Amino acid sequence: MNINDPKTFVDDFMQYVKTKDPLQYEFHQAVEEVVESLSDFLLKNPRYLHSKILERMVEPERIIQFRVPWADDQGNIHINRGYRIEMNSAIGPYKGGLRFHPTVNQSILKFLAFEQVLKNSLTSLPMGGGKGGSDFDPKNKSDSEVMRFCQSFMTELARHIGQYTDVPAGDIGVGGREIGYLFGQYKRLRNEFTGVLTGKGVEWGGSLIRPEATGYGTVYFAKEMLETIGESFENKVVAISGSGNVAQFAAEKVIELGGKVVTLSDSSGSIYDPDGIDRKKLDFIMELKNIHRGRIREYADKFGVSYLDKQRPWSIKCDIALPCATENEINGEEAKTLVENGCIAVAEGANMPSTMDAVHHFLNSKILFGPGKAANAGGVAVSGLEMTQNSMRLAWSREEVDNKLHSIMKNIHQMCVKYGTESNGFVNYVKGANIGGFVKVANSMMAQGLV
Ligand SMILES: NC(=O)C1=CN([C@@H]2O[C@H](COP(=O)(O)OP(=O)(O)OC[C@H]3O[C@@H](n4cnc5c(N)ncnc54)[C@H](OP(=O)(O)O)[C@@H]3O)[C@@H](O)[C@H]2O)C=CC1
Ligand SMILES: O=C(O)CCC(=O)C(=O)O
Repeated sequence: MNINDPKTFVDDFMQYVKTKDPLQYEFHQAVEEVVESLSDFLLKNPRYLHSKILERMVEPERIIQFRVPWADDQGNIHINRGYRIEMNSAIGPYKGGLRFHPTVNQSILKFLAFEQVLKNSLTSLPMGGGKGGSDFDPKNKSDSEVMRFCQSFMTELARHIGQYTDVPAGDIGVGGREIGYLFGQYKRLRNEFTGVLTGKGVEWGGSLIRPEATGYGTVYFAKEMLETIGESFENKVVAISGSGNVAQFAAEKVIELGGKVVTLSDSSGSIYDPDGIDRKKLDFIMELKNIHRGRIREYADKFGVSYLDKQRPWSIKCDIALPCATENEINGEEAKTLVENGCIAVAEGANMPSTMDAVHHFLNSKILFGPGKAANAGGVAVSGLEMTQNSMRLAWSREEVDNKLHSIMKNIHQMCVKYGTESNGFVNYVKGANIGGFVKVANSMMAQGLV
């Protein structure tokens, strides 16, 4: 590997990663973004190169893959595939969500686990990185089908996790309902009540503010970025994608800060409400999505606004964009449209929602761009606070947790500024987040020997 020239170094390293796992495109994308922004730093700090820290970091410590058999309400048998990627435990137990979605495969989970390692490091809490899930689709399943699936999934997963080993949580398709069924089965198998999962209900060990944390945290991070240019959310037009956990609470916080949320979406299409989604309309969405598990189109029918069938919301003119649905949901063309329409800030609530082309376009346009591993770290940060509360056997108030979340997001922002400020004063938050997250993990790996 050429360690003298940054560009050759990135090409050589990516060749190494691609040769090992040629079809894992999402994983390649996540690694490339990190290596691209770390290359200068690594060449100036060759001890990390000599210890092959990066080569070790892209190799999961362990991958667990298993069969998940379950029966539907008619008695038909289904077989899904379950996974847990235990990526890196240098700074704490593996920590990261479970995703239930038909697209789940090893490449997607490895990209998410790799991002999680750096994200968790940025929170400053003692958490390693992991991710898991299944290609099971909870959509259009009854509660009892979801419960039977979760019980079967946990029957195998239980032997690999634990409060000091690996602490999963939710992600796409895994919310409070699923965490409840998973926790119930773990407790039954192990006969112990511990903080083995986060995102639990507040009556049985969960933390206040955990449901809100990712969305709120994304907005807190965006607020910090805006302040660097003397701006705020007040009277800003905000486009949000998704309408799940992250999108709902990002919208709630934007409304609270005086912004106007004009879009939300799901995998079928987007709604555009030029008058803005107010508190009452957001309550309708929360009930529609969290209780009736309906489609975003029903919002357009109810409030008589436009529905953009099979379209993402990025053609809508906005000041601030918060992608909160899924990976690669903003491509280069859409990034161009956003910038041409006057968008001044993008903060990623989702994991890797911008393609490489989109990231390059945002950075070259010099708008404020907060990458997911920094901007959406509030969710896992409050999961870390849930673990702390579980260990102490007590529960903090809503205000206490929210204040801690706010200050963690401010610290992450400062860390990005510290490592990402370029000679012309521009803050490259991608570079800042990647270097800031890397240093602590890399130093801990060096201290712990060749493991
Ligand atoms: N929950 C958390 O604490 C954290 C989540 N994240 C990330 O935030 C993002 C959203 O997660 P979360 O809100 O928890 O998940 P939810 O399952 O609650 O919501 C996901 C939302 O995204 C939409 N969506 C999913 N897949 C696609 C797709 N392929 N195309 C378009 N829309 C899609 C869903 O629509 P539909 O219902 O039609 O599928 C839904 O509106 C993910 O990237 C996740 O990894 C990051 C940090 C923490
Ligand atoms: O709270 C957690 O542990 C998981 C959060 C998560 O999956 C993420 O940050 O992407």
